[in-house]
Amino acid sequence: MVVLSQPINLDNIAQIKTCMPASNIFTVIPVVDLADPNAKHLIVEACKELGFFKVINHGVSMELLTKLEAEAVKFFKSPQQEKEKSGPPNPFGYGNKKIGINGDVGWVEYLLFCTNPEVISQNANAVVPGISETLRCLVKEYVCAVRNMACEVLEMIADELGMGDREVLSRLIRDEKSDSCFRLNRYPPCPDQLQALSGRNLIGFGEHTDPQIISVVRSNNTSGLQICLRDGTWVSVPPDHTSFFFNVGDSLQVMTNGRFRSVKHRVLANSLKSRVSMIYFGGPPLSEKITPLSSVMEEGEESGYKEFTWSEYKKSAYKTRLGDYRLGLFEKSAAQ
Ligand SMILES: C=C1C[C@]23C[C@@]1(O)CC[C@H]2[C@@]12CC[C@H](O)[C@@](C)(C(=O)O1)[C@H]2[C@@H]3C(=O)O
Ligand SMILES: O=C(O)CCC(=O)C(=O)O
Ligand SMILES: [Fe+2]
Repeated sequence: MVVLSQPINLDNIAQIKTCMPASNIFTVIPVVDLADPNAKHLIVEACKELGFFKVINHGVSMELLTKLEAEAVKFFKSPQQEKEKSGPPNPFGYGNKKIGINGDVGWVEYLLFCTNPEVISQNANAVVPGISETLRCLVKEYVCAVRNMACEVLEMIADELGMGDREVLSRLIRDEKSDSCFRLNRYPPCPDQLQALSGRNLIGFGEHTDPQIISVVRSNNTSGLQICLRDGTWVSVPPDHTSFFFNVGDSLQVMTNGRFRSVKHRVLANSLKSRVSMIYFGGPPLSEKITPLSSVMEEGEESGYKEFTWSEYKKSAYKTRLGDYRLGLFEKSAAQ
């Protein structure tokens, strides 16, 4: 349970309430069957139009998903003082309501893990303390399975875009030095009184884009996740605990010179049920240059972005608030 350490402060609630009423229409989210021969075409179309799609027939064992979810719930149900022993997130570890270090808050508690074996072996800060060995092993197994699936999807993208080398994207997240991470989120049910006090939906996780290449989300059967369409409308993603949802991150938007869309998304608190989600963020090695791939560029086409490495982008991103437009600093202005 998330413990409110202080009496509820209405100013704080004002900060985390939604600014725009959410659309109740369940817009159709593209569904990709990984076994379908047309899958790569559908994936690329979805990355261009929405930056978001659902994957079925993925081959990841349902038993693994169920076990990891149960072990995560067990951790989140433990006493608050116990959970705090795994925090604060620095940036890895247990966090409660505070997201990042720049003042963002949400109706959420979470565990953030580094998934880079090299960093884990060299930096004690990258290992989350105070979690069970079972949870640690399940996270490792899950990340390995989901990374393989994400690589398959990135290889389909490379094929469809005619990149020649079909591993040009997947290699980045398979790399020993890949700066990827994994997050377990628990959004507690939001008490009716709190919902009523705020007058609108409380935010579980504020609107943002993910900075990495690709993110893979899996949740229990509780609604809350929303994506933002090109016209600014927010649409709810119908939950499906058997499937994975992929979203394009900022780095992939840059590597395709803006052909793919890094999708803005957020999570609204659910008044009745708690939502448990697990997200793998596939990122490149720190030294990797994030720049449009020559194979996607038309003759004479110029990059819309300044040159930067993932390390430079990450450093800059972590100085921003969730909702900030992080790529703005790296875009070439029209005059340049
Ligand atoms: C407010 C922040 C949290 C975040 C780092 C940041 O300064 C801006 C990006 C945020 C984000 C969003 C996607 C992932 O959940 C995350 C782990 C990431 O890489 O960028 C979070 C960061 C975080 O929670 O520390
Ligand atoms: O919990 C979710 O479904 C999504 C959370 C999210 O977008 C994130 O952690 O970056
Ligand atoms: Fe996200």
